[in-house]
Amino acid sequence: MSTVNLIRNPLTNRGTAQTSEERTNNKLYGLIPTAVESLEQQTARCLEQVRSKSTDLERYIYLSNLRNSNNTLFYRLLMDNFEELVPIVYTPTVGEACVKFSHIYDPSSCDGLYISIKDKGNVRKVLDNWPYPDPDITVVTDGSRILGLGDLGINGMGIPIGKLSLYIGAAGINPLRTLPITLDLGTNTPAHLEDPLYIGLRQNRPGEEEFYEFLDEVMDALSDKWPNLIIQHEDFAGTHAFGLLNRQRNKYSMFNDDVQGTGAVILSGLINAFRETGIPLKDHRVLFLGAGSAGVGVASQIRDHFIKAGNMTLEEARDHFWLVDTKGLVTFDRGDKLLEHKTIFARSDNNGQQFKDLESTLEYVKPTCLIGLSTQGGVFTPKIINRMAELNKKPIIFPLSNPLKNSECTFEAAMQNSECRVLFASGTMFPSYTDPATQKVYYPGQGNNMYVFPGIGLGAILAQASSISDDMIYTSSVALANTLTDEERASGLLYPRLCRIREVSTKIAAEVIKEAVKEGVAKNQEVIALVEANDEAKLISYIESKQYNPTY
Ligand SMILES: O=C([O-])CC(=O)C(=O)O
Ligand SMILES: [Mg+2]
Repeated sequence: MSTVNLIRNPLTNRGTAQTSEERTNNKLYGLIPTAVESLEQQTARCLEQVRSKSTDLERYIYLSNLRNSNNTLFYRLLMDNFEELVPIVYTPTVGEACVKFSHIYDPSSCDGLYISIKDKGNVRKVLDNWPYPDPDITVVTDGSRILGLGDLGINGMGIPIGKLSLYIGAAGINPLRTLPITLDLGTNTPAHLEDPLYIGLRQNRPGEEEFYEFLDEVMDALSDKWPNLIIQHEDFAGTHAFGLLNRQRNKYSMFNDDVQGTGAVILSGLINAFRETGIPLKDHRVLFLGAGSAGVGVASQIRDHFIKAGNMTLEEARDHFWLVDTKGLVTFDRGDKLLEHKTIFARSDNNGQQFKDLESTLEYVKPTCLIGLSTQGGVFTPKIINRMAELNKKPIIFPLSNPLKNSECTFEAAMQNSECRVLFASGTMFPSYTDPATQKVYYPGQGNNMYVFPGIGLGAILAQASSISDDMIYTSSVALANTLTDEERASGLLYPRLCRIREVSTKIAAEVIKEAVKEGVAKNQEVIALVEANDEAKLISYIESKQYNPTY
């Protein structure tokens, strides 16, 4: 076999960085242009090429091809230009890439596993085909709820790939030890089923029983083949996301990024916002618009913070929350049969009064904090924002619905109607806002799970955690909040700057490891000894020594 495979294989390819000696020894002399370049020179060329493209989708395609031709170069470029390139390899451009995945698919790529429902009964055999070393972590999706884009079927593969690129860039997981998986259970979206270029199964999704049987088989096969594998569930449709989490979380080392990761990031932003208001936790009143499973999931994570940090009982903590759905304030006596998850926060202290909408509930509750998970674009009207700003010196407003058209308000609207006093984080990425009066530029917080999942996964891998507990997730949230520097705080930020993501992920990993050891779920003896020695600096250097750095 010709040694040309050295430059065809993305794991070994160095292109023009091969020395002339290597070129001669490997019979590659003459196959590469004359100049011998450094990784930095190669990176500069790639950056110029990325920037020369006219659309973000073209940039995405270029970067995917680069990843598939030279891993080191791709990850060096990503790490050195994280803030510029994350919106391309990750949200929002990855969403567009998923929608068009079957059209932009590169037939030479081989960077993940596709496991179809037709493989039911034989999943283990598919896993046995994975040609790379044993993975440390996998991100698994079934493509059923990709971002806010709905059921994309097999086209969802862009998400596990994008999330794992962040694991590698942000947390320093070795790319050779990451495994993107898309489960192809068909799709219920006619546009994909009818698309002549669609590359997945052309059938509708199976019923509940078959779904859970298949998912149990997949999880059993993964943990049987790779006992230390950390499994991240991503972009499963709501009820399945919660259903799988409840069913599988104690049995496997798994977490759901959309439920737990997103919740942890929102809580982290709130912890910093609460600090910024100067109001003690016991005096905060949190009003939620949206009482679906996502709203209740996030509210529960915040409630647990009130219990832990505010020394409250479950009942005391719960009393700081009011949930509004399409019928108004959720109360026990409003006359409709509440779905079970809504009863967790239903109020019983309303003395028979009912509040039919957000505006009247706002007057009744006088919240310090308003959170939207309603998917109703624009419902945080200028009037609502104004009222929050009248009630609070620093109103906390988090419109968390995605994508843009579903966002409860924009950053601009929140700033304009609060005299720029709002403490803001959103689900959608908004541009900065310049106050016309002072020319001061303000930056919105984005409550994206990318701030925590790389650190949670890295911590769980290094601890060899046998499961991922609520407290490990909670710890990641507090750790993220604590990484905010004085300078970032003074600039009005609720989350650290992305250029510090490596350092942030390392700190989160350290706290996750400590919690795993404390709870007895860590299996890595070396890490257990380090935590028991109580030497923070040694733990951090241990983590750093395990991190991947793209160099030749
Ligand atoms: O991927 C993202 O940007 C955040 C996320 O998990 C989702 O929206 O499903
Ligand atoms: Mg997601």
